[in-house]
Amino acid sequence: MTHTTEQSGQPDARGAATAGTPQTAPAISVSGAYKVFGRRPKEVVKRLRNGISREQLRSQGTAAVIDASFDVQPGEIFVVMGLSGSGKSTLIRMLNGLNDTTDGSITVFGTEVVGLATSELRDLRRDRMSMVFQHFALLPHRNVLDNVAYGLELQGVGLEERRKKAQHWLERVGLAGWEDRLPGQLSGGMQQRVGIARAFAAETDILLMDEAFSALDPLIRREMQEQLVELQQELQKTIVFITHDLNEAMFLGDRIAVMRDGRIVQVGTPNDILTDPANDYVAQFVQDVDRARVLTAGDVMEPPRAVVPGSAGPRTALRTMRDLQTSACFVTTGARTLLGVVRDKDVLRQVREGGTDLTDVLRPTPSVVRADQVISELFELAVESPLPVAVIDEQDRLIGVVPRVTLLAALTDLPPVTTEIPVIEPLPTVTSAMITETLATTQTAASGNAPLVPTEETL
Ligand SMILES: Nc1ncnc2c1ncn2[C@@H]1O[C@H](COP(=O)(O)OP(=O)(O)OP(=O)(O)O)[C@@H](O)[C@H]1O
Repeated sequence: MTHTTEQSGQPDARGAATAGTPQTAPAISVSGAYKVFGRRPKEVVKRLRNGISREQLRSQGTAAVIDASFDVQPGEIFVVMGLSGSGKSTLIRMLNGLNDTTDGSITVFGTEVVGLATSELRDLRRDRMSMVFQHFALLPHRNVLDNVAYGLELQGVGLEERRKKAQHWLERVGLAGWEDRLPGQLSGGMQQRVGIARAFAAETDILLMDEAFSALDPLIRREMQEQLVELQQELQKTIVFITHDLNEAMFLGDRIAVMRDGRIVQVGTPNDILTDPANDYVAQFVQDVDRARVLTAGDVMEPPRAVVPGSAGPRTALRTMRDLQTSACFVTTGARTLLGVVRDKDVLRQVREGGTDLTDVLRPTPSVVRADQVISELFELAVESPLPVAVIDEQDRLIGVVPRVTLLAALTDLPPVTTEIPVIEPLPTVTSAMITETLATTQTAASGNAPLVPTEETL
């Protein structure tokens, strides 16, 4: 478990974006970091360490960030979430030295940031970490193209090359044709696209995004979130994203750090935060979250039960469907690669006609998804077909199924996995007595008696 609690003392906020993946050197490592605004900040840190509360020390200074420890892995979107005043902006600004750190350590690709000279911090911001701000922070008298090229200009890239790169990024964010406009002539959403293009154009490994979408109206905001995820899939930047919006955090974050009153109270995947909140504060936060956009097929899937290998033959398939009281069965190769589905009626007919190759009655699987697809994408599929949605891995192997009832349970606070509840879906279209009789009579037929030829009525 990756989460931390206030009660458990030191946070265990290390770890890769995906559990089980090998650990690489973190892009950013924060250890015991404090930021106190006030006249005697070091003194306040000492007192905080001695157990005196932030509130008690208020007259001596504002403890904006208290004992923060976490790693951000390369290629990860690490979201810092919390209410206004919880310390998010202060923390992100400590990462690139816009705020100095009162105590503790912050390394970026192994280089200690705390204590760096102003000129070194400037180099760090220029070459390693770009920042996207809530209110865009564009240069008002430069046109859009030159705003995007600005970071490259600071890096000393020649005019020709930087304009070419800037043009490329403007196109990527959907602003081709707007090169010569001034920022003031653009809508908020478009200005933020310029900000994002500028950050990507600078080609830094790390992007810091401070409430980057918070000033945008909801539809544009959603669009920007989706575009960021799309770009990130391709570019694999390391992104630290600040937001006070839980749905945004859950949608974007590989992992999320929840801040409260200067402290990080939990670090975990969206699923951890949603299903295993570290305390009441986090639990209250997640109450209203749109679970369908957070939970994935992999989070809620169940072990597939109605499955037979294609080589097993129709009699086995029929028996399996009868025993599980279902009308359909997934068919896989011996290596569990999903081949399709068979239906009870078809297989019954096949057995009666003496057929032996199950793949002759194979139909395409109606709904197939990957484990990382969010469940909001499964509803339409679940409506279109009575079969559970099949979940496959990278090698097209069947790794789970999501029946409708599981999908519905996942939207509530019920535990998302419903294996305890018998899931009878889809319902059989022929009776088990009919199957049993067919198996028995065709068995006899197979052992030498006259074959029983079915009529339409008996099916
Ligand atoms: N320059 C400063 N001088 C004094 N106190 C500050 C300064 N900057 C931030 N603070 C205080 O530090 C605390 C954390 O502020 P911070 O802006 O980091 O929070 P936040 O979570 O980003 O909130 P918001 O979303 O409102 O920006 C607040 O109590 C704030 O008043």
